[in-house]
Amino acid sequence: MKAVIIYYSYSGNTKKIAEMVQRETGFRAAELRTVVPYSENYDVVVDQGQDEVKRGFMPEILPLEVNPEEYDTVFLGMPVWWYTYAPAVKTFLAQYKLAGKTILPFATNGGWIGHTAKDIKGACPDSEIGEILNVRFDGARLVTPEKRILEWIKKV
Ligand SMILES: Cc1cc2nc3c(=O)[nH]c(=O)nc-3n(C[C@H](O)[C@H](O)[C@H](O)COP(=O)(O)O)c2cc1C
Repeated sequence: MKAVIIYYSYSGNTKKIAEMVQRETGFRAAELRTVVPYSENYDVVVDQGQDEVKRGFMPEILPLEVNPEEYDTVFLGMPVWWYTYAPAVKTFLAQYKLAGKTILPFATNGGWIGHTAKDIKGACPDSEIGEILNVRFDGARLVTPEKRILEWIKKV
């Protein structure tokens, strides 16, 4: 499989998991970044995120260091924002053609993954979507056992 790891991370949790996937698989990883950075104030971002998710807003993202369209499989890492994937991931899915590819999603969250998996399927009707890995954090502390994550990586 020719795979790449693409992820967005506001506060570093998803980045940790993306690095774990990278370590275990050896695949290249690239971070999605917004052109306009979000505030460093978490509470401001929680409110802004709610508004953006509600409006279906897609923030502009910086060009990626890799072209995911050249790979057949994309590990896609995202934080859950208001029960779905963060807006930067919405932009990514709209901007890149992932039809015919396999997407292996992993979503970090504080315990409420909501409709993230369903939303990915809805946004990528022509992609094969693997079983989503639900990774729970309490703040910056990983709650989901590391073993569970390693098992998912090996299985997909
Ligand atoms: C704007 C915003 C909305 C969030 N909404 C949810 C949510 O709906 N459900 C949940 O379990 N956690 C929610 N969280 C917590 C994050 O999903 C969680 O901390 C995640 O691991 C952050 O990943 P990151 O460090 O890669 O940005 C939210 C966080 C932010 C900033």
